[in-house]
Amino acid sequence: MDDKPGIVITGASGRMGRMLLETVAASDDCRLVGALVRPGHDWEGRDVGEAMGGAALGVTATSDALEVFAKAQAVIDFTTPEATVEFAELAAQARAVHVIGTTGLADDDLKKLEAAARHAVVIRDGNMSLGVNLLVNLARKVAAALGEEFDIEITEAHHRHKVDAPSGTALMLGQAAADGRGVTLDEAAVRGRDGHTGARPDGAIGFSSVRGGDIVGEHDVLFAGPGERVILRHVATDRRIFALGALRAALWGQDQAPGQYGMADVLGL
Ligand SMILES: NC(=O)C1=CN([C@@H]2O[C@H](COP(=O)(O)OP(=O)(O)OC[C@H]3O[C@@H](n4cnc5c(N)ncnc54)[C@H](OP(=O)(O)O)[C@@H]3O)[C@@H](O)[C@H]2O)C=CC1
Ligand SMILES: O=C(O)C1=N[C@H](C(=O)O)C[C@H](O)C1
Repeated sequence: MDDKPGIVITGASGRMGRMLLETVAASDDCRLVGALVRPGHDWEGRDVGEAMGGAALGVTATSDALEVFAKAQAVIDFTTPEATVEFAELAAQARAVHVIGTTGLADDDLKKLEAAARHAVVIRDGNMSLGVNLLVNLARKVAAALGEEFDIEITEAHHRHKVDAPSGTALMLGQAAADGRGVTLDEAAVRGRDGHTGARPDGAIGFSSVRGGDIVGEHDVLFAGPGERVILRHVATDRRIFALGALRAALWGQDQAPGQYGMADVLGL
């Protein structure tokens, strides 16, 4: 029996699912032990490597979450809020580390994850890349250092298929800026503007979203003050950065006690 952690990828045929299959299969630190798709998906019953048009990876796609999670030490999940909530309960039953990249979760969804984290390790973040997590720290520091005369605006751009806005990353950056300023994001956030909006409220943290083409993910935090502007920027050019971060989280999670964690914990930031 190989003692390297066995990893299951949910949403295996998705943009992140495919990247995760490749990343986990290529890693010497873990084993790819399962791939989950929806019932009736045309990958079901097929080797996932062949389904992606490449060499066989020795793992057959299944729609039986309960059965496949039982083989896993970690489940890496980039799907939808509905699916993630369902998988959280099943991963906790299997005592598998649940790494969640899914964004757009509502407060009710987060409560369900909290319940799962009483029994298992849950690691969730809106962005698994090292660069964005560093930028989050910078945003907090810059917001704390610059006074209220610097208006904060967060702009994000993503591919045309993205369904949630603002992005999970934009919300992480907004939260960090709010923390740096010592304010509550819910109270400061201004999401989207249209029509006669009136002047910008003092202390607002604005969000705007661009959707188009195949943009992987771009985020700017603008601090616009009198006579100068500071802009913090992250540009993702390859989804592999998210997959590598998620794999790092899955391995790190093996030694942790049940509870909720984020990428700052994983990366020691
Ligand atoms: N935290 C991070 O670093 C990152 C987060 N993300 C987030 O990850 C999520 C996925 O993104 P992306 O890969 O682009 O999206 P995709 O739509 O390409 O992939 C999602 C996959 O999940 C599958 N899925 C949904 N519900 C189920 C279910 N009940 N059972 C099995 N499979 C299911 C979908 O299958 P089907 O097509 O059959 O519906 C699809 O294959 C988004 O929330 C995105 O914001 C993305 C990149 C980085
Ligand atoms: O949907 C995506 O693609 C991405 N989603 C995450 C987000 O919502 O911030 C992370 C990354 O930007 C790509």
